[in-house]
Formats: sequence, C-alpha cells, structure tokens
Amino acid sequence: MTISIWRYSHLILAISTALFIIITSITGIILAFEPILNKLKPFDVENINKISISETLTALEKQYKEVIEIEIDENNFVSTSVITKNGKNKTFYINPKTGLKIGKIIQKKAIFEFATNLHRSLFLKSTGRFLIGFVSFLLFLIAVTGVLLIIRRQGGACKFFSKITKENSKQYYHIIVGRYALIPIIIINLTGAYLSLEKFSLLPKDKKPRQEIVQKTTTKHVKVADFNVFKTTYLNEVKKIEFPFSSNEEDYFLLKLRDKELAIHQYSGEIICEKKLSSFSLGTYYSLFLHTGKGTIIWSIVLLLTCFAILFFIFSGFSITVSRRKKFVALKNEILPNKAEYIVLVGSETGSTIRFAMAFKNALLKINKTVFIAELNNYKTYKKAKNIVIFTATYGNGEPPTNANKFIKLIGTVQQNRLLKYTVVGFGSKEYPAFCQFAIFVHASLQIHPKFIPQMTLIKINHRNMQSFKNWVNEWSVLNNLSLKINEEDVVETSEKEVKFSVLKKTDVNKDNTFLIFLKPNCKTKFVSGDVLSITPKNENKSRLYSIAKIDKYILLSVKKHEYGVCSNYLQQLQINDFVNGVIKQNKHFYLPKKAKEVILIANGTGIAPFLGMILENSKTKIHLFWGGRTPKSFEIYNKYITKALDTKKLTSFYIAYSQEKKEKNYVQNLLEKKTEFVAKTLQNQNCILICGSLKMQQGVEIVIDKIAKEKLNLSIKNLKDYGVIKTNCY
Ligand SMILES: Cc1cc2nc3c(=O)[nH]c(=O)nc-3n(C[C@H](O)[C@H](O)[C@H](O)COP(=O)(O)O)c2cc1C
Repeated sequence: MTISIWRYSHLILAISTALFIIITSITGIILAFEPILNKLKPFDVENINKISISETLTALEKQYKEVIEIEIDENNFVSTSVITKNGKNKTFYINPKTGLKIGKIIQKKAIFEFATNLHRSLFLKSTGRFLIGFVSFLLFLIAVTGVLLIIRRQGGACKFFSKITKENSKQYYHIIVGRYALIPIIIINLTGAYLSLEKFSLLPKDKKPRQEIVQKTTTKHVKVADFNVFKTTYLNEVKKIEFPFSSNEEDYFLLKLRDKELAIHQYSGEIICEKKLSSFSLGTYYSLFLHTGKGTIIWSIVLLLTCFAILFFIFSGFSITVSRRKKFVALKNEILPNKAEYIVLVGSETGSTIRFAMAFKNALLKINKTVFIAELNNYKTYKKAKNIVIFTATYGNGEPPTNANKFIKLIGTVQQNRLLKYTVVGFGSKEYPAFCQFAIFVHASLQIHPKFIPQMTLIKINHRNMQSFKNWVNEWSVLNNLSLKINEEDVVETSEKEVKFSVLKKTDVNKDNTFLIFLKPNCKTKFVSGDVLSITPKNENKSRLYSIAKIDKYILLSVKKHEYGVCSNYLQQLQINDFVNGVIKQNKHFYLPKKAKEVILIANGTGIAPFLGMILENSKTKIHLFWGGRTPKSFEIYNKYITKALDTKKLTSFYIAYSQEKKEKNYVQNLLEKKTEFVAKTLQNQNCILICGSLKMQQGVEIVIDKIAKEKLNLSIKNLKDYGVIKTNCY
C-alpha cells in the first residue's frame, strides 16, 4: 500500500496529538462560554467612545473620596477602585457617566478556572504549557497538510472551494467542515503557539525606550479633570488608569492605552514620558483576543464551533482511516513475477480496486493459471508473461492513484521481451468530469507501444458496479478461451459486520416454491431497499445473497426454495422468533434514483422484492412496475403490497405477464414491446429503468430495450448502461 506523503503526515500528526487535541477542544468548548456569559452581563456601556476620561473623573470625584484606579476590560465594562466617603476601599463596575456602582466584579467560575488550567497547562505547570504550545503548532501543521490533501483531491488550488463529489459521507463532511473551519483553526493554533512563546519569554523583549517629553518639576497646577490628555482621550482607547500613589511630584498618573503607555504629571497634566508598545506586545494583545474571544460574542461562537469541528475531525478522520485500512487487502502472490503467464497490475488509492483485481487473480488461480499481481508503480519486465490486465482507479481530476503515478513513465523505460496482450479496466465515478481518465490514458499509452496488443476496448466501471465487472470478466474469459468464475465474496469488504436478525413473519411456500420472510435486525442497522443480505447457513462456508426490501424498518426477502438449495431450505424451516445471522452489503448502484421523476421497474419472480420496498417508501417518483410470474397464483403473495401501493398512489401503474397461464407464453419483455412509446419517452427524459430477476429475463428485456432505444433514440442498450440510465441486479 502506498499512501501519499501528505496523507501520511496528516494521519501521523493527528494520531500523535489526538489526546491533547481532544482535551483542548473540550476545554475550549467550555471556555468559549465564559466570554459569551460575561458579555451578556448588564455592565456594558453604550457609546464608550464618546465618553472622555475627564467626564468619568468628574463624575467619580463627586461620588468618592479618592480614586485609585480605573480599568476598562475587553467587554467595555468600566471598573474602578475607590476609597468611599466613609473611608472604605471598594472595587466595582460603574456607569462611567455618573460614576455610580452598577455591579460587583465578575468572579471567575470554578468550572472556567478548571477548564483554563487544563486547557493551558494540563495542570502540569511549565511542562504542560510547553506541551500545549507544541500541540497547537502541530495542529497548525495538520491543518496545512489537510489543505494540501483537499487541493490534491480537488485537482488544483483554484478548485479548493468547488463542488465536492460525495464518495463517502464521512469523507465528504470531513472536507466540507474542513473548508469552513480552516481559517479559525489556523488562527487558534497560531495564536495559541504565540501565547506559549510569550509565556516562556521566547519572544524578543520589549526594548523600546520610554520617550522623555517634558521636565518633571513644574509650578503649574491644573484640575485633574481639566488635563488636556484626559479631555481628549476616550474610554474605548483606555485599558487602565493608575492614579499617583502619593502627592509627591515624582508620582504620576499612568495611562495605559491599547498601543502605548503615558506617564502624566499629577499637577500640570503634561505628558512626562511616552512608551509605545512593541509589535510583539501588540501581538500578545491580539493573540489573546483571537484565542479567547473575550469581549465578542460572535467570535466566541466561532471559536466554540471550531472546537466542535476539531472534535468532529478527530473522530471522522479516524473512522475514515479505519474503514480505508479495512478496505485494503494485501497483494499476495504464490509465484515469482518471471514465472507468471498472466500479470495483473493495480492502481488504487483506497483499496476497492485491489479487491476486484484480487478476485480476478483468484479466479485465474482456480483454473490453474500462473498469475502475478502487483501495483502499477512496481511494473517491470515479466519474462514469461503473455497477458497483462490492468485495473486502475482515477483520482483528483483524472489523475493516477498514488501507487500508479509512475506507471506512464515506466511504460517507456521498462523493456518487455515479448509481445503482450493487454486489457485495461478503469474504475471511476461518473460524478467526476474526468470519468476513468487515468485508465483512458493508460490504455492509450499502451496502444502506441510496439510491444503491447490491445485485447479489447477499454472498460469503464462506474461506482464499482459488480454487474459491469462480471460482464467484463465473461467477455474477457470468452476472448481468452477460459472459464473464469468470480467469487463476489472476494470483492466485498470484510468490514461489513454480521448482524443478528429474528424472524418476524413468514408466509407459506406457494405453488412456485416461493415464500416471503420478514426479518427484524436485533441491533441498529442501516439498510436501503436494493441492498443485499448475505446469509451463510450454519456449517456452510458459501453465502447466498438476497435483494432486500425495506418495509417498516424490517427486511423483506422473497425466497425461492430450491430442492437442494441449502440456504433457501434453511430459511424456509425457520420459525417465528428464530435467529438468523447475515451481513448487509450496500448496493448503491441499485437504489431508486432520487432525481428521476419517473422510473420503470422490471422484475420477474422473486426479483420483485427490492421493488416492493422502493415502491412502499416512495413519495414523489412516478413508478411503473412490470412483473413477470408463472400464474396468477404466483402473484398472490405480493398482491397486498401492490394493491396498497396502487391505492396510495405510490405506484402509478402495474403491468403483469404470466408465462404459464395460457398456451402462448407471455413474458415481461412482451409487455415492454407493447409499450415502446412509453419506454422511449421515459428513457428520453433522463429517467431510469431498474431490472431485477433472472439473467434470462434480463437478456430478453435488454434486447427489447435495445431495439426501442435504437429505433426511437438512436442509442444502444450499452449507451444507456454507460449513462447509468439502466441499472441491473440479476442473478
Ligand atoms: C478524491 C477523489 C477523486 C476522484 N476523481 C475521480 C475522477 O477524476 N474520475 C473518476 O472517474 N473517478 C474519480 N474518483 C472515483 C474513484 O476512482 C472510484 O471511487 C474508485 O472506485 C476508487 O477506487 P480505489 O478504492 O481503488 O481507490 C475519485 C474519487 C475520489 C475519492
């Protein structure tokens, strides 16, 4: 498995810092409430930018014996320390216009005290502070590598904010949330790291000298409220005013503003000296503001949401990694490359293509062929090879997966001793404009190489469609005079977990040996009509697959009991409340399309099962069902569902064909033949046809649709399948 350096760095950084990140995010969430709650306190004074220091001093002089200090915090709450007229030292919030007390100083709540200590230093004092500062920086690197991964995925920096194709929900939201949270995350981390540097005195010292402005001794006595500097400075610029300690001329007012500090002569009001804050001190001020959100509700909410986003990244990121790892199967070989007649090469980013390639390789091994499998980047000279089959996914915007990015170059440099037949199977998604583009490129590059002879045209497989893959295997087998049988289990992810179901209801077996069975999952399980349930009877190692109908949260299967069918007999002998184990396999390509306005469903026999679920859950699509059975008796077990669906208009029309009712056999394809205009119209409007049932029925139906499509639309069934207009699930 090759994974890109950026993804690897992103992962390693996340793993090594996860615990710290979780702690700081949770405490960050708690701490984000502190400034919000504080800001909501009623001590805020409007138009603070219009109240001068002089105005407040005049008001204070009237109310109190002596003023020691005035402070304006990030919330614009003005507090003062005074000696009251009865000689008591008090500190409280005031209305700066009247000088009257409006509230007690806010005390930090114990929960915020605790969260602050944990957030800042993990209760480990300097060591903890260092660790947190370092983690802050690493989180910044995680954000940077995340950006690079998004750029790579999107196929360029300019596409950073363009639409993201939803391949997998966890990944999709990891990226969507990532794009929104990116800037606040970077701000939080850089400011966090900055504050740590400041705490450890690692920032350059503030060496700016105080600038002496006037002589200290003066005979001039001006009323404090009349000091020019106090008259012209407004409270919004002020952080703190410290009053002179004594009446000694040497003691002065210290006025701390946002960007400078002024010493003011206590009698003349003249500025004695001025000290501008260095850019590092200003950096500390703004870092604190941006990191804590103090004084603003909006930024505090942004910080709060960002902390939630970081937690979401940690959990979704690990979940993506775990499922990606589960998808990967090792490329195992039984023989050396130079001994193999068949070479299978794979290009895969997240492992699913490897599963298809391994299934193909295993099928060749089963018929005793010598086969060697490798990643495309490990392509070399194969002494005995006659046939090369390449399976490759496409990434970015038509780019190769990481383990295939050197292949095109290797084609030119690696020498083969003999002529090789080759086939390329592209795995991709039609949701990307460059559908299977890399496979196209590989095919074209081999085509112009004198040592390679194409055995068939390039095959493009959309969304890992098993049916298309099996069709291709059949075609390839015929061409090579082989009889290959793919074991679908090789392709399916082992991560799909087994679920216990209890039997809720079961019908009797009808004249066609068919019965319905309702299963209730015993734990929370997600499934959709069209998914597949894989059941392996006890003491058996081969599983059977059944198409699922989801009806009222339960699974409905329609099962045909075969005389020697192990699984169908096993299911048939189950009693109500008996347990059965099964694995639900997603079958996304066979879901009822959400966007189509009108859909034709075609089934025969038990193939109707997934359609019953789709129809009964339908709310907005016009559905037309064509079904073929043997006799009216065959239909009885489905009758109540279809009647209900027609009554409730979930099903728009229903056409039925019986093959054994009259002398003349009537099949679903015969129904379609009579409805050519209707079928053509449905196909024309970018709607969809789903086919489920026997392979024989599929063949018959496809011949008819092909004819209709050619006559009326100038398209073939192949075109329709490629465009995803026709979806099949036949067996
Ligand atoms: C980020 C990303 C980009 C993709 N880009 C393309 C593309 O440009 N063309 C395409 O046909 N498929 C594209 N795909 C779909 C994959 O090729 C497809 O899902 C394939 O089956 C994945 O195979 P793998 O699991 O072996 O990597 C993309 C998938 C992802 C996640």
